[in-house]
Amino acid sequence: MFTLTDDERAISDTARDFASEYLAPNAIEWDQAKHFPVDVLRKAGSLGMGGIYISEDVGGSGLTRLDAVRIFEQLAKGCPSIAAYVSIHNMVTWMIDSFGTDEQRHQWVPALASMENLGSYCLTEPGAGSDAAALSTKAVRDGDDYLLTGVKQFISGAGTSDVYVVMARTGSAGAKGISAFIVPKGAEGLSFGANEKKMGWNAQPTRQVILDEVRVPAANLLGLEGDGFRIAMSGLNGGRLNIAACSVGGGQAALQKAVNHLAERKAFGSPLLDSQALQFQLADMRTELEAARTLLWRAAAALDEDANDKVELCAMAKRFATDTGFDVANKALQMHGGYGYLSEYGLEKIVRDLRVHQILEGANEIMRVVIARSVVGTAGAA
Ligand SMILES: CC(C)(COP(=O)(O)OP(=O)(O)OC[C@H]1O[C@@H](n2cnc3c(N)ncnc32)[C@H](O)[C@@H]1OP(=O)(O)O)[C@@H](O)C(=O)NCCC(=O)NCCSC(=O)C1=CCCCC1
Repeated sequence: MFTLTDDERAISDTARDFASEYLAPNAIEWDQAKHFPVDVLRKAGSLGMGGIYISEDVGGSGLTRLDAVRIFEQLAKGCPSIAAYVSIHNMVTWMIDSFGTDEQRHQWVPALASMENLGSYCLTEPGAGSDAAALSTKAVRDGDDYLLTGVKQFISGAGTSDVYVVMARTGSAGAKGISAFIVPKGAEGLSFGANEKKMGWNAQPTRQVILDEVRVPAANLLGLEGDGFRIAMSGLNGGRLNIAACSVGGGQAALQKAVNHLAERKAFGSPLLDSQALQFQLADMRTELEAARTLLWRAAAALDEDANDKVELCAMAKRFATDTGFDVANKALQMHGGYGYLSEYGLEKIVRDLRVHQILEGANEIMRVVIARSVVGTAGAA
């Protein structure tokens, strides 16, 4: 797991080169202009990054979760906001590839894998965030169709994306009454809220998705009625890992910026990098990032192997890596003094982008709920 093969190294290097050529030089400008660079996403798609762990028969790259987290770490070094959107897109594509019928897979996945079409994940609602199973968007059967009505909140890519996987209630209260639907952008009754003004993640739009009796054919039901919560949560296991990888990548980029700055900046007669107090902080930052990466790879391997403890490992990796990435980036900003507060140095953008990773795809408090359930479940064991 820790020694990469030549092929694994080449995959990671492709992502690194893409990030340094297409993302890093533009990241600050996209953040300030709130620009969603669809052309650059298509370029990522042409390199196989729209369907990283997607089956090859429908245009995916057929790689592993371990490959994926290495890719997302590299992408985030260039721009955490774009890397995170690519992660969400992969999550949506994987849900259709994994739970769709052969017909659905061939209809929807190839254009998503190439990123000719973009995808959005629609679970959260204004009144249902952490308690996702409390969602109230309804899907009512009407002949050969379903009519979907409700509001989805904080939806990345909304308004621009072509394909929306929407979780809606077809049955009783709770997780078992939820189903998943594929909703295309042009569907009648589908509209979008204003682009939210956010602290970070400004290189991707976040809007409400508003469904007013949106008619979709029953053929767009993903899995069976009642499978939707399990499908949504299964998608999130991988999403949580990818977001964790984006935090490690962002933290690593911030650490490198700090080292470079401290080497150049002189105070009290010598470069700041000579200060042992600062060196010790750098050592801790490096150690914590390495620990986060190691846990992340461990969790990715568990997901690849479909191991029994994959859910809690994904939660642990997400909790630890997103807290670590933010903490490292914040310390790197502090090491830049006043310059860290200026946009042109790129530090404050990394800090703003990484902050939300502690909140979304399951707030870190929810990750603790998931981990605690497995710890408590072992009571009485030797
Ligand atoms: C864990 C939780 C807090 C509580 O679940 P309950 O107790 O209601 O449900 P419970 O009894 O735990 O479970 C029901 C079924 O579901 C399966 N399953 C659960 N987790 C998972 C899992 N991780 N993997 C597979 N199956 C899972 C469970 O086994 C059960 O199935 P079964 O009945 O046994 O057949 C859950 O609600 C959660 O997690 N919230 C965070 C939501 C949350 O993470 N949003 C994020 C929204 S997306 C987002 O934030 C984005 C932001 C930016 C853009 C992208 C998206």
